[in-house]
Amino acid sequence: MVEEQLKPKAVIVIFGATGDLAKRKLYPSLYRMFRSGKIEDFAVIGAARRPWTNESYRENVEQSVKNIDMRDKDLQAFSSRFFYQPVDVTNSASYQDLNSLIQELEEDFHTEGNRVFYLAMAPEFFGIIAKNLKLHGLKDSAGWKRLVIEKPFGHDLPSAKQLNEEIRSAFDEDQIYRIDHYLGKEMVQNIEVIRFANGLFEHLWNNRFISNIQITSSESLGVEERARYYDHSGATRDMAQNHMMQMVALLAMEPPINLTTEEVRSEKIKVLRAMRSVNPEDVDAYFVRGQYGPGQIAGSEVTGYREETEELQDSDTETYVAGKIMIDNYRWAGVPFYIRTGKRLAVKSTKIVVEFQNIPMNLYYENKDDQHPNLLVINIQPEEGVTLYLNAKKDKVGHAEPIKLSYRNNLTDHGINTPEAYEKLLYDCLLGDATNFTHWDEVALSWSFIDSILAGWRMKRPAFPNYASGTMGPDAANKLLSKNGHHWWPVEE
Ligand SMILES: NC(=O)C1=CN([C@@H]2O[C@H](COP(=O)(O)OP(=O)(O)OC[C@H]3O[C@@H](n4cnc5c(N)ncnc54)[C@H](OP(=O)(O)O)[C@@H]3O)[C@@H](O)[C@H]2O)C=CC1
Ligand SMILES: O=C1O[C@H](COP(=O)(O)O)[C@@H](O)[C@H](O)[C@H]1O
Repeated sequence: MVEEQLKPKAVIVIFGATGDLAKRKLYPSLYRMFRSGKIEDFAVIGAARRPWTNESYRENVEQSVKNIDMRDKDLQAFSSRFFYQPVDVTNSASYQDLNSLIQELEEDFHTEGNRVFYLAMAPEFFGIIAKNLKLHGLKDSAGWKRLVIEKPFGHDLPSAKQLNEEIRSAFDEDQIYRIDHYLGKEMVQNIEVIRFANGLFEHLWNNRFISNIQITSSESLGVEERARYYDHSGATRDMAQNHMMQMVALLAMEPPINLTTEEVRSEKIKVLRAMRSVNPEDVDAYFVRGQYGPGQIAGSEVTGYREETEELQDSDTETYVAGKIMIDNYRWAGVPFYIRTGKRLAVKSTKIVVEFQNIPMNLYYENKDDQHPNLLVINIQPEEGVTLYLNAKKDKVGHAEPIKLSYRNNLTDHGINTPEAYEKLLYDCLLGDATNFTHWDEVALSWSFIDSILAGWRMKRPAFPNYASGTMGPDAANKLLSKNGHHWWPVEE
C-alpha cells in the first residue's frame, strides 16, 4: 500500500509524445507507477505535431508498455488517462489550446493545478517552450509547476549558459528538473549509502588508503539510429560531461549534514569545484580519445564508426574517452579518478572499482607483484551489487589468494522489481524531490572542466580510428594508467 501523501496528483504534459524517448522510457515508467499504486489522480497530455487522435495515441501508449506484465483491465484504465493535443511548439496558438485542455483535465482528474511539463524533445526547443509556457499563462494556476529537461543541456559552457538563461527567465531553479538518468540507477543511488552507512569504508575513504578509483561505462552497441545527434556530441559530451562527472562527485563528496536536496547538491558542487582544470596544452597527459574501427562483437562482424553512414565517413568525433581526474582537496589530493566510456567496446558494463593501497609488506605472496590489492567493486549494470575482494588463506599456510564477497542486488534474486531509472526520477519529480536531478551549478562546473579538454583536442587532428570494435578501447588508455603504476581492472566478470 502506498501512503496517501506519496501519491502525487498532476497533469503531465509530454512534449515530444510521439518520439523515441516517450515510447521507450516515459510510458513504461508511468505504467509501472500506476500499476504499483504510486499515481492515481493524474492525466497525461501528449503533445507533438503528428495529427494523432486520443485513440491512436492511446494505442501507441498501450503498445509501448506491452512487454510489461499486465492485466487488460489495468491497461485500459491507464491509457484512458492519456489525451493527445496536436502542438507545434514554435507556434504560439498551440499553447492556448493546450492550456484549455489542461484546465479541463484538472477538473476531471482532481489534480489540484499541479503540472509537470516534460520536454522530451530536441534541446533547441527547450528555451522556446519554457518561454511560451510562461507567456501563455500555463504556469499561472494554483498548485505546483515543474519543468523536466532532457539532455543534452548545451554543447559547451557558453551554450549551456544561454539555454539556462532562457529557461530561468520562465522558471525558477527549484522548478527545473534536469534529468541525468544515471542518477536514477539503483546502484548509483547506492554509492552514497554504501559510503555513509558503513563505518567500514568511510574511515578508509581518502588518499591515505585509496590508491585510485576507476569508473567504466562501456557499451557494446554503436551509434545505432542516433548518428546525427552523436556526431555533434561525441563520447565526452554525451557521457563524460554528465553521467561520469556525477559518479565522480558522488564518490568523492564529503558526507552531507543531511539528505536534503540542497545539502547533497552542495557537497557535489564542492567536488566539481575542486577538480583540477586541465590546461588544453596538457590534455594528452590527462585524457585519451578514440574512435572505433571495424571489428567483432559477440562473434559478428561490425563496421567502423566512419562506415556507419555516409555522413560519418570523414568524422573525427570520438566514440571513446578515458581520463584521469585529480581532485585537489584535503581528502583526495594525489588519488587519480580514472573514467572511461565508449561505444562498440567488448561488453556492456558500468562498474566502479575502488582500489585500496597495498599493505607495505605482505607475508603471504612470494612475489610482491602477485599481491592483490583490496578492491571494492560497485556493479551498476547489468548486474547490480557490490563485491569486496579480500585476501584469504590458500591451500597451505603462508600462501594467500584473492577471494570475493559478493552482494547481488538483482531483481531475479529477490523476486522484486527494481524500478527503472526513469521511473524513479519521474516519481521523484512528482513528489518534488530534486536530489537526483542536476543543479545548474553542477552543469556549469562540468562543462567548464570538459571544455578545456575539448579545446586541447581541437589543436590536433586525431589519428582515427584507433581501436577495433569489440576491444576495450585504444592502447593509449592503458598507458594513461600504467605511467602511474596502475591498470584498468576488468569489467567483464
Ligand atoms: N531516445 C533516447 O534514448 C534518449 C533521448 N534523450 C533526449 O530526449 C529528447 C527526445 O529524444 P527522442 O525521443 O529520441 O527524439 P525523437 O526525434 O524520437 O522525438 C522528437 C519528438 O519531438 C517532436 N517534435 C519535433 N518538432 C516538434 C515541434 N516543432 N513541435 C512539437 N513537437 C515536435 C516529434 O514529434 P512530431 O514529429 O510528431 O512533431 C517527436 O515526438 C532529446 O533531447 C534527446 O537528446 C536523452 C537520452 C536518451
Ligand atoms: O545518456 C546516454 O546514455 C546511454 C547509456 O545509458 P545506459 O543507461 O544504457 O548505460 C548512451 O547509450 C547514450 O549514448 C547516452 O546519450
